[in-house]
Amino acid sequence: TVEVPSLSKVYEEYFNIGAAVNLTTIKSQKDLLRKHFNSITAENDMKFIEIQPAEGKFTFEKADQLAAFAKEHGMKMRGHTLVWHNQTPEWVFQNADRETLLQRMKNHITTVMQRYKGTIFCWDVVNEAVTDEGPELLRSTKWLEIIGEDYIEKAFEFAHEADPDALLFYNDYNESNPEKREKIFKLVKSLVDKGVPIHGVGLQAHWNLVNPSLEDIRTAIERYVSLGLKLHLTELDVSVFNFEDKRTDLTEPTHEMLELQAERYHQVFQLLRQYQNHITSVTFWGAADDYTWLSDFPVRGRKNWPFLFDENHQPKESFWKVVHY
Ligand SMILES: Oc1ccccc1CN[C@@H]1C=C[C@@H](O)[C@H](O)[C@H]1O
Repeated sequence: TVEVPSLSKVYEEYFNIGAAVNLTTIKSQKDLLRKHFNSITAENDMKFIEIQPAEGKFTFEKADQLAAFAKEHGMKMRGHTLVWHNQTPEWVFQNADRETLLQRMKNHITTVMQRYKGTIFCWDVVNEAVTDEGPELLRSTKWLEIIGEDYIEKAFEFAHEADPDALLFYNDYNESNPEKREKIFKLVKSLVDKGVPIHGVGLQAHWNLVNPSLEDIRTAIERYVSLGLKLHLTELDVSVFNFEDKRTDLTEPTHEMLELQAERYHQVFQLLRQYQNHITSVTFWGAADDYTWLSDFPVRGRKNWPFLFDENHQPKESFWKVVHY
C-alpha cells in the first residue's frame, strides 16, 4: 500500500491547512481531520444566530465542543463570523437605532471573543459587506441601514478591544472577480488608511473547475498583498459545476471532472505556494466529499465533490497533485 503523507505536514513550511467542521464531522471525519489538518473553523456553530439566538441568551454548548476538539488535537481555530447579514437573528435589528445596535454588536463581539481568547487566534470580524455588482460599495444590510457606513470599523474596534491579541480579518466571496476585488480593496484600504485594527483579508475561495482564472486569482492576491495585510483562504472548495450549471443528473463525478479538478488544484496550489510569505492559512470549507454545503448551493439537494478526499475519505487525484509538486 502507498503511504499517504499528511497534507498539513507537507505544507508546514508554507501555511496552515484547515477544514470547516460541525458536531457530526468532528466524529465522522475525525481520523482525516487529525492526520491532514492543523486548523479548524466552525461551519455554522459560531455564527450570531447559533450563539445568541435571543438577546442575552448565549448558547455556547456546540461552539465549545468544536473549540475543545481543536484544543484536544493541537489545532488552531479560526473564528467565523461576528458581523454578517446572514444567519443573524431578527431580534438584533428590532427596535434598534444606531446606538442600540452598536451596543448589541459590541456586546456580542465582546462576549464571544473573550470566551475564546487563547483558543481562537483570528476572527472573520465582518463577512460579505461589499456588493457583487453595481455602483454601491457596501451591501445594503440592516447593519448599514441602522448604524451607517462606520459599522464596519466599529466592529473591528470592538473586536480589538475584546481581544487585542486576536488577528482580525475582513472575509468575502467572489474575491477574485475584478469588479468585486476592487471594491474589497477600496473598503479594506479605507480601513487601513484610518488606522482601523485589521490584520488580514479572508478570500473565501469558493471556486470551480474554470472560474476564477489563475490570472484573476493572482491579481487579487497581489492587490490584497499590496495593503500589507496577511491573507487567508478561508472557505476553499472547487465545485465540479460552474455556477450557472444547474444539472442534477449525476450521482458521482465524471472521470473528466476528476481529471480537471486535479489539474485545477495542482495549478491553484502551485500559485498559492508562490505567496507563502503572505498567505498564512488555507482552509477548505469541509474536509471530504461525504459532506459539503455545495450539495445544497446553488442547487438544493444536488451532490457535489469539491475536495481532495472522496466520500470514503480516500485521497483523490487532486490530493496527489497538491502534495507532489
Ligand atoms: O458563495 C456564496 C455565494 C453567495 C452568497 C454567499 C456565498 C458564500 N457564503 C459562505 C458560504 C457558506 C457559509 O457557511 C459561510 O459562512 C459563508 O461565508
